[in-house]
Amino acid sequence: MLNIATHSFTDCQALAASLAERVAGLLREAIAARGRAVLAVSGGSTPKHFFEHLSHAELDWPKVQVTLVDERWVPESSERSNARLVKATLLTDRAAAATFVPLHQDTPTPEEGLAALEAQVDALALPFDVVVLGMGPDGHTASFFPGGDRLAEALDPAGTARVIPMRADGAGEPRITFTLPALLDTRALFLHIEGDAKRRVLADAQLGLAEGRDYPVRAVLEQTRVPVTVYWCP
Ligand SMILES: O=C(O)[C@H](O)[C@@H](O)[C@H](O)[C@H](O)COP(=O)(O)O
Repeated sequence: MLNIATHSFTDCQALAASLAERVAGLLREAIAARGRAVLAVSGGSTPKHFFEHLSHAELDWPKVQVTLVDERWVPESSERSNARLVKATLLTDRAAAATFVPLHQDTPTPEEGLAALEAQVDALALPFDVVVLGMGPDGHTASFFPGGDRLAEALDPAGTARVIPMRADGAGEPRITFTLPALLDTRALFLHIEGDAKRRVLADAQLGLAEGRDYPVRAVLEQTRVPVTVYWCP
């Protein structure tokens, strides 16, 4: 039995506001219980409005660490940088007081930056309190791309690496990604998707109807470690 709950909205702004309220509530609970909170978010285009709503949330932001589930290996000056998006849309207003732990180094390749990145990740007070995933139309989530050169390693439930580089035809540039076991080490897991095409991909992935292709998001849907809450709007 898959442990998946879905919240569907007719209005994407309403989704963004509701998801931000839910995430802020969980971060507040974490701070009350443990004195700190750790949030991992996705990049891409979908989370922008969610980030804007969350940036206004009233909570003890200096006690919150924010990181990314994955990053594109581009400088922060690039429009493709997830760090750039997070800094511009989430870490503003009240949330500007949070600590950001980026997943990037100024090295030509992620492999060359990996040791330093692992040290950055060591600074996170893991487990995560909240992880918010997105999904691409090819069924990738985080940087778990179909055909990714290190996909099996990234999805290995027994794997011990927390972050690994990933390259794939559909990825654009090399990536760095938290692995699946690292992301599942969270108290709450959300999957935020928008549009009918993504809803169909998700439904196919749930049913295993990938027509010969594999949708890596399936690994998130089929795991039993942490319930998945899907937020969807058209
Ligand atoms: O860096 C990234 O690309 C993301 O973290 C990735 O996993 C994203 O969530 C999906 O690609 C969906 O992206 P869109 O929201 O742009 O469709």
